[in-house]
Amino acid sequence: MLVVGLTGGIATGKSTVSTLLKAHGVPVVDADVLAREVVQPGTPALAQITAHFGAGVLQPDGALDRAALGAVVFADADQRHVLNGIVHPAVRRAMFWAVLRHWWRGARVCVLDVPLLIEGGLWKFVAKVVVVYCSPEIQLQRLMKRDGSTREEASARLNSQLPIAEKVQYADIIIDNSGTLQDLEVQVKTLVTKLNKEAGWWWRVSWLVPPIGLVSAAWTLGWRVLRRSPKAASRKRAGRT
Ligand SMILES: CC(C)(COP(=O)(O)OP(=O)(O)OC[C@H]1O[C@@H](n2cnc3c(N)ncnc32)[C@H](O)[C@@H]1O)[C@@H](O)C(=O)NCCC(=O)NCCS
Ligand SMILES: Nc1ncnc2c1ncn2[C@@H]1O[C@H](COP(=O)(O)OP(=O)(O)OP(=O)(O)O)[C@@H](O)[C@H]1O
Repeated sequence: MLVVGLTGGIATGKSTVSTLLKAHGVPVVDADVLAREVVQPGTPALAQITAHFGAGVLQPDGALDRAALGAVVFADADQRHVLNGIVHPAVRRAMFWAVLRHWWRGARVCVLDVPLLIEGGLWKFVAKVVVVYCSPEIQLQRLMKRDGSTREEASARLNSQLPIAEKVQYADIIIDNSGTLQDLEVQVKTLVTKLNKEAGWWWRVSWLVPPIGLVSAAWTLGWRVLRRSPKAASRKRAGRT
């Protein structure tokens, strides 16, 4: 299975690309979705968040008040570092099992949609890095429009990640999302064809790995059983005496 890392800056269009990829039948593991799941009420991560940031980041029903916590961590790098230390290990564990499930179902390609793919070092562990790009100004405009945030709030979020100009330096493939959604659809269709083609040979070979592993394990076990069987032992003793 070809594991591909998808990243970009905030509001460059990662989620839009992920939606298009899924529409083409490509499984996507979305780190943002997992980051929401691991802080649901009753989770260890939410307990740690509450212990550190206080009950002020909780809604009356006990769920995380994302806007309240976001206001704290996007204004303070140290506090964001603490939050990342709580949430990211849980997200990585969940991501591992999600990828394993897709591999077990025989997926040829699996895309990891991870906003902090570069910052968190995960880019070293994927076969391909795809960066969704648009200019910082377009990024800012789209974020303000989508979230209804002020320019200051949107800038604070943008500044919490590597500049998009730096992220593209890690890219094997760049999706330029400066144009229309129709332009984006064409680029994603081309990307899907490219990834499926590249995964083709590897997907066939990778399926040999489990049978080879099983055969070698069975051979080893069988040999051990044969060697210790009474018949084999008596033959061995006869040969020795
Ligand atoms: C602070 C939180 C509660 C704000 O939630 P909110 O719903 O307002 O934003 P959301 O989670 O949708 O994130 C929107 C975008 O902000 C960016 N972002 C989120 N967290 C971070 C972070 N710690 N550092 C840099 N960028 C971040 C990502 O690009 C993300 O796609 C939330 O972002 C969070 O829990 N962040 C910590 C976990 C994390 O790092 N998530 C990123 C993916 S692993
Ligand atoms: N080509 C485009 N033209 C116009 N609007 C777009 C385009 N691509 C994405 N958008 C819009 O820009 C906003 C940000 O896109 P999206 O949510 O996919 O970005 P993202 O990188 O996933 O953001 P985040 O990092 O916050 O998860 C959304 O409202 C989306 O509908």
